[in-house]
Amino acid sequence: MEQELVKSYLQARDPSIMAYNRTDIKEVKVNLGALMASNDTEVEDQNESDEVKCINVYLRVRGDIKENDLYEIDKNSLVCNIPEGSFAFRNVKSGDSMKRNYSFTKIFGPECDQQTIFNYIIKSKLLSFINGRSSTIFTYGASGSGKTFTIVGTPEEPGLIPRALEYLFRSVPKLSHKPYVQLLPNGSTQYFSTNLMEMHEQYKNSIMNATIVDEIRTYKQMQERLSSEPVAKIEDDSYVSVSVWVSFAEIYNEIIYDLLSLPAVRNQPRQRLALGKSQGNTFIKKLTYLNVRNGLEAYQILQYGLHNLNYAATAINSHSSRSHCIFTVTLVQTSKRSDDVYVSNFNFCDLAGSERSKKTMNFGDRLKESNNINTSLLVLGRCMENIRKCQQIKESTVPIPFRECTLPIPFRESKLTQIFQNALLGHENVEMIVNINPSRNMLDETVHVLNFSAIAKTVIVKEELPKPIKKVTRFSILTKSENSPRLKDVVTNKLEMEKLTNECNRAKEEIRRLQTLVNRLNEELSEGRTSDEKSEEIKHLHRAIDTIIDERDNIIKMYEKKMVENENRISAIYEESIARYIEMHRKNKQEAIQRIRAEYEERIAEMEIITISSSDEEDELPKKRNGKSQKELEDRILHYQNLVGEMSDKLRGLTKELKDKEDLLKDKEDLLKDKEDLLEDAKEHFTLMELEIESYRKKYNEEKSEAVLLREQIELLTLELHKRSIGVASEESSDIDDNEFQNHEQETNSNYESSKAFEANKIVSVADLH
Ligand SMILES: Nc1ncnc2c1ncn2[C@@H]1O[C@H](COP(=O)(O)OP(=O)(O)OP(=O)(O)O)[C@@H](O)[C@H]1O
Repeated sequence: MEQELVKSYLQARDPSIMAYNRTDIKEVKVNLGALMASNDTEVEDQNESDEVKCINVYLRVRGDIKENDLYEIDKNSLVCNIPEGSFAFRNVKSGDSMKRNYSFTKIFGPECDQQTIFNYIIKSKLLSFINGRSSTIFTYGASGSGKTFTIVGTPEEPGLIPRALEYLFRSVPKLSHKPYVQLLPNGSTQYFSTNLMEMHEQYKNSIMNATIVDEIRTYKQMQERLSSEPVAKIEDDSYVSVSVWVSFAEIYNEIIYDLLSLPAVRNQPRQRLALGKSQGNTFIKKLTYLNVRNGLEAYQILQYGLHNLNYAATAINSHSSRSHCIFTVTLVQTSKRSDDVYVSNFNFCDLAGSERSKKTMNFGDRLKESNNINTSLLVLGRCMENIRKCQQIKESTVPIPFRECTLPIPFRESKLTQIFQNALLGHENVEMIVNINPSRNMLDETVHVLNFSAIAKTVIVKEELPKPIKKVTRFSILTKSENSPRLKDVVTNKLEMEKLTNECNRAKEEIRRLQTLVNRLNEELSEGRTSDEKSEEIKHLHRAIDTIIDERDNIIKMYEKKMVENENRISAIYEESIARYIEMHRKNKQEAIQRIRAEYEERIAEMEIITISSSDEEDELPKKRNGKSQKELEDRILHYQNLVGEMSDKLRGLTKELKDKEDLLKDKEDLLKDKEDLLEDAKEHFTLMELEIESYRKKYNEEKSEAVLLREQIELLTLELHKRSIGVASEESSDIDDNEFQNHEQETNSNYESSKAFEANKIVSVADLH
């Protein structure tokens, strides 16, 4: 198709309808036609190179609209035929033909399906994400243009998020059942204790229980559909613990809400979340981050959040999302060797649709929403425009730090731009999918959207190499600063205890298996198998259960030993650290005081010597006065005056020095206070650990009683079996003596009684232990 490049001196307009009729744009006009046509070739962003890389902007044309006579697609360019009397181009005269040419990184025409888009845009970014790099995907477009369809999709045609989740979980190595660290909203991490994990799981379960069964079925069908698509498998590294976390936030009327808040909280006015700053990054304070172990969990959480979103019917879209929503998948990778933590985010940001109030026929609340949506999109456009201008002024080929921008960038004017400030400045990978609805009545909105995309495409980005963060809890600082091998022992012990728990769980599983066997045997017994076979099987079962019970006893003993060791170590470390700090502080203080005192005394002594010598000389004055000239006397007085001056200077110096030393002492005292706080924190941490140990102890006791019950059951079963086998035998052979039978029964009963007594003793002795 031949395309005509029309020179145009149109100002790139703000994408929003709010910008209509605004004539006060004073910047120098640029040749937008040239700017838009400048990138005809396909950008192979997949390869990393040193070349200047701009934001990848993709165009997707809504596929289910038949009416499509205004746009022509030629490779990566879209030619827009502007009809006469168009509102967006009011200067087009009757009879004139007007074409606009917009170029994109890639255009996905109406025939493109969800899989093609996912494969082209997301797949390579997911691999970078697994390598620790963050990405942000925006969908931008007018209301009803297919943004949500692209990003979330439908059960039949899953969008980018479900596909990305499924891909991620099929790619990453086996996820840790219990993450090593917990992700905090500011992007840092803390040690994920069992208590914290239990609270977290409770919260997550209440969210997942709220999902409809249909959604689970839908996901499974979708998973089946996606399972045929190939994925890149990441090699398993046993020294890296991997966990995946998701969050879902909504910006509605410039207020941030957590879409993963619990239903009980939802009935009250929703909690408004504030923004915070940490190490130059803006984050949403108190936003819920949930740990997910598979695609289904993540999908259920996504659906839960979508139910909480603000939707409303407008004249353009019967189910229009009235807010910007941000679904974030975070990958936390902890190196077990170095304690380094790598955190990467994949943000899916579905922007609310830009719209004209006149066309959407909004009023009241809808109009207010509409204004807020348009304002934030307008700010997004302005930020991008100024960032690009700054980059041009600096002739920069890399992102520039915010403080070096010479033009004001209005990040603070909207929550959306504040949150994505770092990404927009080019420090992270940013992709933008521009959605358009090709129908004629959407032309004005579409032209604004296309103009916006021309600005976005020029912002330079450079993916920065992932930097590890250290675990930043005060506890880990203490562990490091103390360099105490004993503290490390405690942590190692804790891991060992977890290993023991796993072994116990395995034993529990074995008991369950045996129980099933016992049940089966019981059934077979009633069906009438020979007594020999049955008793052989029961003996076998007995042996297996004895072994398991012995194993469990050993584990419990080992566990109890470790627990006692741990408790002793914790209290010893705590007391030792406190004593060490107090002693160190006392010694420092004493040394400092002694030093000051010595210096002070030395100076005083010096001054006394000077004073004595000067007063001696003064005593001799009258005697000598007669023989000396007036001049000599005056010199001497001057000399003494200088001496006194020097002495007062020295005194002043000493006083200052004393003050400095006092300040130093004060600083040291503050430092000590800090260390004491730190120890207090550690103490809290240890208390938590003690609580955990207590809960372990409870669990083991429960399991133990369960095993004893099971044993009793088996004993009963044996007894029953004996009874039956004897019954069968007496029927088969009539020469068995009645007395003999009674003796046998008595013997069996007494065996049973003694084994019961033995078990009872065992329980008592275990109870004594605690
Ligand atoms: N490529 C497509 N193929 C089939 N149907 C589509 C496509 N794109 C969008 N649709 C349908 O168009 C309707 C509107 O799409 P969607 O809700 O995704 O728009 P939106 O841009 O998110 O709108 P808003 O900003 O108002 O929320 C939906 O019913 C969706 O299923």
